[in-house]
Amino acid sequence: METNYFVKIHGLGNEYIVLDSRHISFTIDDKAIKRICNVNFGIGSDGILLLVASDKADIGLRIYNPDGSEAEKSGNGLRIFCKYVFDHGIVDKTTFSVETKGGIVKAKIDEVVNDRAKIVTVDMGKAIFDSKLIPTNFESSQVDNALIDAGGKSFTVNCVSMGNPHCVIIKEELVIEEIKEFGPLLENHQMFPNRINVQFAKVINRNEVEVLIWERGAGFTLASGTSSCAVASVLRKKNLVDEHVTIKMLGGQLTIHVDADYAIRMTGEVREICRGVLSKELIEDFS
Ligand SMILES: N[C@@H](CCC[C@H](N)C(=O)O)C(=O)O
Repeated sequence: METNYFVKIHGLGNEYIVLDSRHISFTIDDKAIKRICNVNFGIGSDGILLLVASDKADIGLRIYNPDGSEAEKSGNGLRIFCKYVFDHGIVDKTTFSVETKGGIVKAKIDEVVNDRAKIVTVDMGKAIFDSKLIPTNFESSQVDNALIDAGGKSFTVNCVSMGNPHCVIIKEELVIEEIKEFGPLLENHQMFPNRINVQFAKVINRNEVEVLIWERGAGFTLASGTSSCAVASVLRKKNLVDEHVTIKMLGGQLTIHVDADYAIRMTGEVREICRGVLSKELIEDFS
């Protein structure tokens, strides 16, 4: 593999650049991440996925947001990463495990077209509702229909961790301008010590939910896998949906299965955009 080789892949318009730590000539730090993810001065991306070694799973993954912060988990990121390691022959099986900072997940390549993974399922682990573990600063043991104020407006929030923190707000109508205005205020709200990912969710029926997303460290995105799992688990807990839920986002849809014990399985498509080598000039600018 050529030094500084990258692949850009998207899951429902949620795009990531995948790099292999064994084949890069620079350190993945704040400056490098911000520059590579910048759409004008870099490649442009919703984040970076870095392949690392693991002694606990078949392969390891570090996930970085475009603001330079590190995320514990990413649902689209995981499916994208699984496509990358499968398509490049880094794993030679269709079922394997991936270690993330948010836990070890099991992945399955469900559909392969022309030797490339197209549909991937990931066992995302159990949704965590313990307010301290998410983490939040709420005194109650769970954050269920809690009221918070942001920017002079009151929001009814439900919090859950999928390895990374989420705040689900159930809405009658979804307004893109509203999540763009209040998403950053909720993300950085004092009740969320590690910041938070924000979802506005509109229940269509017991098997379909429409969702808008504001991601921690990335902002407004077209789709998010862990957000989809968070919405499905919160709505299942409220008995507003069945165990199989289709989460419809601006970039496409994911199928989420919520077990009785809130173990979550997520299935969806992943597509490669381009591959290439990071230019020496780009690397000089951040090293
Ligand atoms: N796009 C992701 C979530 C990425 C991480 C998130 N921004 C965080 O900081 O927790 C997904 O598909 O889950």
